[in-house]
Amino acid sequence: MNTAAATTRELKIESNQKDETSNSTGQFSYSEILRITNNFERAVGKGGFGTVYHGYLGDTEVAVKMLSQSSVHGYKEFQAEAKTLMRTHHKNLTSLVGYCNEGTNLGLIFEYMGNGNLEKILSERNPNFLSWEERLRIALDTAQAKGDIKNIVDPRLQEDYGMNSLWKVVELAMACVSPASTERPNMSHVVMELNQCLKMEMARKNDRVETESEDVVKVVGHECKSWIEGPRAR
Ligand SMILES: Nc1ncnc2c1ncn2[C@@H]1O[C@H](COP(=O)(O)OP(=O)(O)OP(=O)(O)O)[C@@H](O)[C@H]1O
Repeated sequence: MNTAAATTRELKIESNQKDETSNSTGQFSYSEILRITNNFERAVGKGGFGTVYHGYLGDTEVAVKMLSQSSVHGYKEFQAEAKTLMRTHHKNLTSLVGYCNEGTNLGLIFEYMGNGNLEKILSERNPNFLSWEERLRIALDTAQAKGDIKNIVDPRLQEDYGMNSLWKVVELAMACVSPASTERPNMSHVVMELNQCLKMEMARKNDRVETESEDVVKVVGHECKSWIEGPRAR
């Protein structure tokens, strides 16, 4: 991809956060990027787009991702990432603070994540840093923020079930494994939720008899009762 040629196109994104050092659209000049990063003094990482630098926007710590000429991704992907981030706001996703689009200098400015690289946090060197429940919850939250559960669901399930009922089951399952027993739903709530899921599926497929499915829920409910209500009873 010819990055220089591509830079003649406009990067039309709007910033979700204004700062006194930027204009109203969150666009920063290259000289402002130099000031923010203190002339790219401290690199904090390297990704497919290029190097990421630490910086300060006023008193706020930021990470500045610069598109390098030798980037394995190109301008289009860089623009796509910017556009996605402008639309996506979630506590588990870094916020885009602004951007630079000046000549061949393309950069994105993010809020700074002080805890470092997620890959390292999830690696075997830090086996106890995040529990599996925390990891699953982050994966779910992130998928939810992007409105896309498909990336984290076994593809074999996706053919048989609707995304709405899948979400419901996943959220219910997460509630059922809450560490505190008081946060777990009681059995009647579980049965009610599962019933709704089945009704959603029946409405979707329109090929099952409602009473049969309610019977299934009763059997499942009976078998799960002691398992789920056990901790509450103790
Ligand atoms: N907002 C941030 N705050 C702190 N460090 C960051 C931030 N964004 C990136 N980094 C650091 O820079 C590294 C590279 O990040 P980057 O997002 O460019 O690459 P990636 O997501 O690993 O890969 P790709 O660019 O292919 O998507 C990260 O591993 C992390 O160490």
